[in-house]
Order: sequence, then structure tokens, then C-alpha cells
Amino acid sequence: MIDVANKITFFEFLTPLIKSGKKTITIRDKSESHYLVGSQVEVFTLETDQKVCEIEIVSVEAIRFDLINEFHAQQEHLALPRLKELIKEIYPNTNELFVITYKLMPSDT
Ligand SMILES: CC(=O)Nc1cc[nH]c(=O)n1
Repeated sequence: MIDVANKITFFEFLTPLIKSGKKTITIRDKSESHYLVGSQVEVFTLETDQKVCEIEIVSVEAIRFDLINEFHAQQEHLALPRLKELIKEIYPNTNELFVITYKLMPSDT
């Protein structure tokens, strides 16, 4: 059984960006800000619960929605307006968010 501290889900359409190393952050709400720096976390698709890869948590930092900027967009490999739209769709009622920075772990396959 995988503990919540060692599992994270992403929308399937984002997973190629993670696996290729192009997306190096994720912005989550407080309920998903529990990841420990240095821990290794397994990445699964939200829709089908398929394992995608493993990441190591580099940092977890609080941020307000209105402070999401071009640098975050580059790290998400998304255009800034699309990133802000996506985050608003997922978390419509909060301004209190967390930037989780991670690095891709080498895979066995
Ligand atoms: C499943 C899910 O919430 N996925 C998210 C949320 C925020 N950012 C992201 O990259 N993925």
C-alpha cells in the first residue's frame, strides 16, 4: 500500500511533461502540501491510477494565487494564462497555494 506522503496524482495530459523532465513544479492547495523535502514520491495518473515515474521533492513553498508568475509558468511548461486558468479550475476557492518543486528520478525501464 502506498502512503499519501509517497504518492501524487497528475492529470494524464500533464504526465508526458513530467516524464520528459520539462515540468519541474506543481502548484497544489494546503491538502496536498504535506510532501517532505528529500522524499521520493510515486507519480500516478489521476484518471486511471497508472504509475508514471518517481520524483524527489526538492522544496515546498507557500504562494498566493496572484503571485504566480512567468517563472512558474516556465517551470510548469505552460503559458502563464493557461497555468492560472488551470489552477483556478482546480482550486476555485483559495488564494493559499504551495509550489512543490521536484526532480525526476531515473527510471529502471
Ligand atoms: C490531479 C491534480 O490536481 N493535478 C494537478 C494539480 C495542480 N497542478 C498539477 O500539475 N497537477
